[in-house]
Order: sequence, then structure tokens, then C-alpha cells
Amino acid sequence: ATIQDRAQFDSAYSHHANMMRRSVTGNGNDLEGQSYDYIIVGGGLAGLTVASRLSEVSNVTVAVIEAGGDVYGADQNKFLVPTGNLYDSAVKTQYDWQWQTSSQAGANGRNLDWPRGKVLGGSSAINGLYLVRSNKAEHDSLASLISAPDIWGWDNIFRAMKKSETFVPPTGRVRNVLPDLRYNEASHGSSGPIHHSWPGAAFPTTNDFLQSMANTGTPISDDAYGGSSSGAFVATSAINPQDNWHRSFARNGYLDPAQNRPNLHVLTGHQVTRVLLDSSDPANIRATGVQYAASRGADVKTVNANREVIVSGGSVNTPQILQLSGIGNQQHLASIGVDTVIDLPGVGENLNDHVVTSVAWAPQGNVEMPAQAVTGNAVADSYVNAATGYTTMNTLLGNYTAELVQQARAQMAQADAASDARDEVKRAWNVTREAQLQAVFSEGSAIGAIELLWAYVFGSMQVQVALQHPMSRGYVRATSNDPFTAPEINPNVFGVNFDLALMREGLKLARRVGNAQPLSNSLGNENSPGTNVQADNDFETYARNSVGTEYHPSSTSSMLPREDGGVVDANLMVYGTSNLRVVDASILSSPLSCHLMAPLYGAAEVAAEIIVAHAQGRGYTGSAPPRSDNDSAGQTDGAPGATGGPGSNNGNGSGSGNGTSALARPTTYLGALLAVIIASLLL
Ligand SMILES: Cc1cc2nc3c(=O)[nH]c(=O)nc-3n(C[C@H](O)[C@H](O)[C@H](O)COP(=O)(O)OP(=O)(O)OC[C@H]3O[C@@H](n4cnc5c(N)ncnc54)[C@H](O)[C@@H]3O)c2cc1C
Repeated sequence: ATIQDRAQFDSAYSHHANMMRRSVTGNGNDLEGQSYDYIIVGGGLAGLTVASRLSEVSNVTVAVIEAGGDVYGADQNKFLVPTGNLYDSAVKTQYDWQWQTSSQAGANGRNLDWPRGKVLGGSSAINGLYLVRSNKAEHDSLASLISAPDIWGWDNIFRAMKKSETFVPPTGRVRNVLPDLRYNEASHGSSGPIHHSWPGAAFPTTNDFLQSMANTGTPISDDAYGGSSSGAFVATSAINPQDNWHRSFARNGYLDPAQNRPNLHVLTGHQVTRVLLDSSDPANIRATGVQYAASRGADVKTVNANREVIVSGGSVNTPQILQLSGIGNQQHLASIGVDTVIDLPGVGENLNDHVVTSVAWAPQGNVEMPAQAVTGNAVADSYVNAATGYTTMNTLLGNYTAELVQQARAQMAQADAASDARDEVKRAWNVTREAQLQAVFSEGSAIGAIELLWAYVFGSMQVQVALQHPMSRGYVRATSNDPFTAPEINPNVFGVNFDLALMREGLKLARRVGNAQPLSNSLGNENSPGTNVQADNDFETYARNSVGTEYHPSSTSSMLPREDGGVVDANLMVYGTSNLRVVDASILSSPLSCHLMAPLYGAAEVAAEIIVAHAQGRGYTGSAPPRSDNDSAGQTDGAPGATGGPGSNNGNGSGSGNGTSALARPTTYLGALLAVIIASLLL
């Protein structure tokens, strides 16, 4: 942390204390023995999105159990102030699970840090705020693997991503500094819970980066949000200019506006230790509730589910929870002393992650840069890095592509044959990698294989290089039947040579971008890897020594057919159960070429629509069900057949929050525009 004077800083942000907040409870007894229609495990990005939407239906009851604490407290500025994500970070604090991978052979044996949010809002509370959308072809490909184009294909996900968004155009000042900041309003949403905008502060070298990308083969995109994210652009950030430039995330976007709903209860500071399953009818295994505890050794409490349990613990924790509940590979479960209820070998497997490293320069002379600290000035502190570019295989490699793909196929076939993984797991690898090879790595594909990010970090200027479609697959496996013992995380970094080769070529391109006009005018010495690194081998050694996570793990509860190693079906129901779903990053069956937050808000919106449709006895056809009675328009349709209802339990949500004003309404686009005009006049 680089805050010089904490008291001065907190007083500059004292207005945060007056915000509208949804109250939550930290008292585990409030839920114990109670019954809720829906129990959501994990109050992160997906969990709070689903909780908010389900509780719009007033005659169902919803409980969320979150292992971490609340964001609103002594440390709230860590989460709310955008620049805080770098200079007052929640990473490596109590708000982070602080996972580490197992030793990674592909990264010279290093154990990589794997932060994940452990706080209300989950990783959406601690992340880098980049909002980038995935590509049409990627979603159509994911949907075809589960034969559900109407639900998971681009059209429905695009609609759902817009549903979650309120787009706020950049200020006049930002437009002046960044003449190449381009967007197409038609691709954005105007009345959703999460605000997408640009920071109030901007720097000329960001525009130079776009120009240098164009000059090295990655053209500037006019519309990165309408189905193709390839090209260079300044990404929107999850920032709300109308609310003091705060971070917009699952807590303040989805939960706080639900503050007056008596049918929604949120418990923090308690970890779900397992899902309780009734397997008396093996053809209809039902989740009857969950157990939870404040810590290892603390009392284990139970809360009952009338209708469904929805697991939203994220890509690391969700498979661990399923495994400890008896759902997973029978052999693995036996090895940790867990009785198998459902032998489902895909649980925890098929893990993939974007990995990242960078080329870094010292700034040239007195080039203008953001403050390398949180300052107490809301506009300055809204600055986050956001310029990016998604580069296709053809730009990266030209006609070398086909040869590399052929080599990759041969290498993977050999490695799979030697692996002792279950056949279903091998099929998951195969179908998802083949889908990637066809959609992303085919000649002329418009999907980014590599992301290049422009970053000012701790006084250095960097072009970061992140692999978007790794072929390597790893796993998450519980190592003990104790839920408070860390699982083994093995992302198998650079397990397939193809991934290393692309990273190497990405690093070369990053150097070319930095050496190209006009960006080169602002860059001094190349500090890393350093100009002595020229040969392929040296680039690869540098990549192995420096690579880390871009924080986008997915696929550990893949939505695939059961025989292809799937864990959930197209309705996100865990195979073999009739009322246990997973909604979080783990359901994506293969990587997406983007930061995951935007598509995950969309996926969680779709999940909530599916669940509401099912509660109403309707099939889900891939569009929003009729509006419900607790939503902002106040229309009613209820959910026939829902059991329980308000008052079916007495967990009354008392506790640490300080809810104040009336139910928030999403701002309209006109309101947004007006606020931005006023803001730019004030600047
Ligand atoms: C440091 C960092 C930077 C990132 N930067 C970006 C970015 O700039 N842009 C972007 O788009 N994405 C970014 N991401 C990724 C993005 O935030 C995640 O992909 C997304 O939040 C995943 O959503 P989720 O719902 O799957 O999991 P999460 O949001 O992580 O939520 C899971 C929740 O479940 C809770 N939980 C887990 N286990 C239990 C249990 N047993 N009992 C109770 N609660 C439990 C966790 O505490 C957590 O709150 C970043 C992530 C990190 C960690």
C-alpha cells in the first residue's frame, strides 16, 4: 500500500459511509435450522447476481452464505476506489483466499499465487475492473458442445450481458486525451446493475498504445462489445462515474438495490462445508440443504433447502465443495475418505487459465503518468489500466499457424494416450480443445489468441502478454475431507508446448509494439526481459520464469454432456441430481478470449432466468421470463408452486449493515448522460 496518510485519505472518502447498503448478518444462528427455497453457496459475482434476480420474486425465499466478510467496514475503500486495486489492494489480505498452485513444471517449478476474492462480491470486489466481452463464435461454440444454442449461444448471452449493464460514455476530457477511444452504443446496455464506463483520468500514451498496436498489425476496433473483441481498444471498466467513480460490482450493483426485500437473507463469515444430499432414491438424488461453519472446529450448522441449492463458490472452491459432498471421481474421493454419492469424474478437471507476463520499460524523460498511489482525489483515483488489444493468430504468426496447430494436435494426442485420466475427462479435453482449434486457431479466425495490455504499474510501463486460449488442462482436487484444508490447484501451465510457443511470439510482438511509433517516443530502456533476450529459447526461459495468472480460471464444473466429462447440463443442473446447480466461472467448458467478468454476469443472468422459468413450471427458451414482482418496474407475476415464502424462517438479516434509503432503481441512460455532462463541466 502506498497511502501516505490513512486518516487524511479516509476523511477524503468519508462520504462513502452514507451509501445505500443492503444489510447482512454475520450471526450463523440466524440461518441455523431454517428453511429457504434457494440456498446460494458463495456471495461472489455469480452468487449475488442470481440471489438478486431470484429474490425479485417475492413469494420465494433466498439465503446466501458467504465465507468472507463484508466490504463495508474499515477497509471499504480498498474495494470502492478503483486505483485501490493496485495501490491499496485486497490481494494477500484477509479478503483473499490466497491460494497457491502446486509446483508448476512449465514455470520452472514455481508455485504461483492464485488470489480469489473472499468477501461479499467475491472476486468482483478485488479484481482489476476490466470489462471485456467475449466473442460470438466462442459462445456459439460453447453452446454447440452442450446442444443448447438458444440458451448459451451468442444471441442470448449478448442480450444477458446488456441486461446486466448501464453504459456511461466517457467524459469530454477523456475523449480529448484519447481521440481513438471508440465505441458503439448499440452494443451496450442502458439500465442494468453494473456500470460500465471509463475512468475520469486519462494519459496520452494510452492513445499512443492504440496507434502502435495498429502500426504493428492489430487495428483499432470500432466496436469491441458487439461480438468480436479482436483489435485494439480502451476497454470499459466497472466504474460508476455517478457514484463518486466507485467500483461497480456484485455487492453494490446487485445486492444493495435489493435492500428492502424481506425474502433475501445474507450470511457472511461462514464457509459452507458440504451440500447435504438425500440419495434414498438413486434416480432422484436431492440436495436437502447445506452445512456451514465459521471456522475449523467451530459448530457446524445446517440450513435446509425447500427447492434448490446453487453452488457459486468459483472455479477453485466449487469443485472442492462438490467433492466433499460426495460428487466427483470415485477413486479420488476414496483417497480422501469421502463416500461417493455420485461418481462424476469431470468434477475439478478440465481446469484452464489465462497466463500472463510482460515486456517492461522505464518511462522516457518526463512522460505524463498516473499517480503511482491512491491520492484521495476521486477523479485521479478512478484511474485503472484499460487499454488492450486482442491479436489473432494470423497477425501473430501469419501462415505458420497451420503447421503449429498440426504439431499441437499430434503432441496432445500422444500426451492423452499416456495419461491415466478417466476416459470422460480425456473426452472433455478433446472436445473443448478441438472446438478451440476450429474456432480460434483456424486460418483467418477473428478471435484473439493473445491479449496485449497496456499498463502503468509501480512506475514502469508495460505491454503485458496474456494467453487467451491455452490448450493445457489441469485440475482442482480436494486433498483432505477437511473443508478448511486447501485443495490442490494444478493449472498445468505450459503443459502443451503450443501454449509456450504462442507466449513467446506474443512477447516478441509486445516488444515490436513498444518499439513502434508513437509509443516508442515515451519509452526508455527495456528493463525486462531486456534487449539481450532475442533467441526463441531465451524468450521461452523468460516466459517460464516470469509467467503468472491473469486471474481467469474456469471449466472445473464444465457444462458438457456427462459422457464428455461434463458436470452440469444445459440448465446448470449437476448430473445425477434434480435440484443442485452450479452457477459461476467453473461452468464454462473452455477458455474465452476476454476478461471473464462481463460474460459471467451474462451467464449468471441467464442462470437466474432458467431457475425462475423452472419454478414457474416453464421450460426455458433462451429469453427473459416475464418481469417479476420485486423488480424495479414493480410488476407482479410471482412463482407459482414456490414453497416457503416470506416469513417461513426468522433469519431476519439483522447485523452489520446500515441500510438507509429506498430501493435503488437502475439509472436510465439519459440520467447517465446528464451526469457525465455535468461531471465533464466540473472537470
Ligand atoms: C485479482 C483478480 C483480478 C481480476 N481482474 C479481472 C478484471 O480486471 N476483469 C475481469 O473481467 N475479471 C477479472 N478477474 C476475474 C473475475 O473477477 C472472476 O472471473 C469472477 O469474479 C468469477 O466469478 P465467480 O462467481 O465464479 O467467483 P467469485 O466472484 O470469486 O465468487 C465466489 C465466492 O464464493 C465464496 N465462497 C467460496 N467457497 C465458499 C464456501 N465454501 N462457502 C461460502 N462461500 C464460499 C467466495 O468467498 C467468493 O465470494 C480477476 C480476478 C482476480 C482474483
